[in-house]
Amino acid sequence: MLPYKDVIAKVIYDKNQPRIKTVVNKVGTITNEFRVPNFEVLVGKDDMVTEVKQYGAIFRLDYSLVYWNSRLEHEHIRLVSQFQTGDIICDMFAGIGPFSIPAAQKGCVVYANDLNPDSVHYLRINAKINKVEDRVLAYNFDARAFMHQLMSVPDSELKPESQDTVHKDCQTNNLIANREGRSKHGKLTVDNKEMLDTGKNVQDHADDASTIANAAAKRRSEISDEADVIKGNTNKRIRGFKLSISKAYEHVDHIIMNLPASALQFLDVFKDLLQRKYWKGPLPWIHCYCFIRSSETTETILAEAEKALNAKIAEPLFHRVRDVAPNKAMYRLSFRLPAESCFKDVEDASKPVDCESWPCMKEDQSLSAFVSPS
Ligand SMILES: C[S@@+](CC[C@H](N)C(=O)[O-])C[C@H]1O[C@@H](n2cnc3c(N)ncnc32)[C@H](O)[C@@H]1O
Repeated sequence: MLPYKDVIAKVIYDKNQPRIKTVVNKVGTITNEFRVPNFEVLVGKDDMVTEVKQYGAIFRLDYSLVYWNSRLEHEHIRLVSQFQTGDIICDMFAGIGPFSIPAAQKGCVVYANDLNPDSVHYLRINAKINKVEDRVLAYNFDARAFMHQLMSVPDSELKPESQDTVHKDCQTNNLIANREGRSKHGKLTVDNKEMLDTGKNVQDHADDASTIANAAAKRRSEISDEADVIKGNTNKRIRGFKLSISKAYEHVDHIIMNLPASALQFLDVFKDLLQRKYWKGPLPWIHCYCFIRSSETTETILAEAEKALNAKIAEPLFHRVRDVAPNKAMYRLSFRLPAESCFKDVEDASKPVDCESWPCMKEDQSLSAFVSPS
């Protein structure tokens, strides 16, 4: 077909005027860090800014600057369908937001990060277009640095060794929406005074929460109560609520890692990342995307993940996302972050964690039911 690309492009263009303004051809393979393909313009304007729709959300993007793959639409919505209203989501490789925006539309609060500044630019635009800018907190960091910053306990909140109760200091929150990127000191900082102001009361309320074990469930029911009350008048209340749940070092429900070529290698970021003393409720689900070649199996992938975490993964779930080549398939490996990996010291890791009350993932095959790609 390639020798006829110009003729084909012209026919597509002529038949779809004025809806289609540009016809392009993808050239070469993706080698750059931001996973942006190269395109040649065959007919029409040399302008690759466009809008696409996915399950009711609108995404604006510049194809020449950011990663976008419409073939992932089903997976985006499949994963988001497992999130609950009020969940706290961390999207380490967020792109322009195809997980983050629908999750926020569902009432989740999302920490969305990407290394590509153009992706973050469009992520923010898309959060606005879809009216979820209050629930999508966008960052432009390397994923490792982002996770370390997100999970670090601000000095002002550090508890003395002996203090094991939920702290009451609700004034400081170092890690809130970084609408404009880094602060002078390279720390993630607050830049939305209104959020701080409106959040104070709700923060007090949240800090009066009963037990650590019930914190996640309570957060969830609170946010849905809020959502019911505030229909048509969302901004102020949700903003306030967001602040009350923006201490990621206390709780995150799901962490998305969609960088299949190398996400497994980023799993070591979770080693010693959390502090048991501050953490409330169940540990997060990790959703790590990867490629599996025909020479590999889920066992090899699992071994790689466990090596990076330096801990055994209990009940890993593998979901085959799509075939990307005859001998290569994209998979999602979902699992609960092991306490042995993420808590800072041995004593923390060995503390019993109440797994009984943790919510389960319902879909997917367990490892034993896995059929390896042919
Ligand atoms: C495969 S794309 C996925 C984007 C989006 N989640 C989606 O489903 O369309 C991977 C994204 O990771 C970003 N990325 C690559 N290396 C990164 C790093 N070290 N830290 C943070 N983001 C990175 C790229 O810019 C790209 O947007």
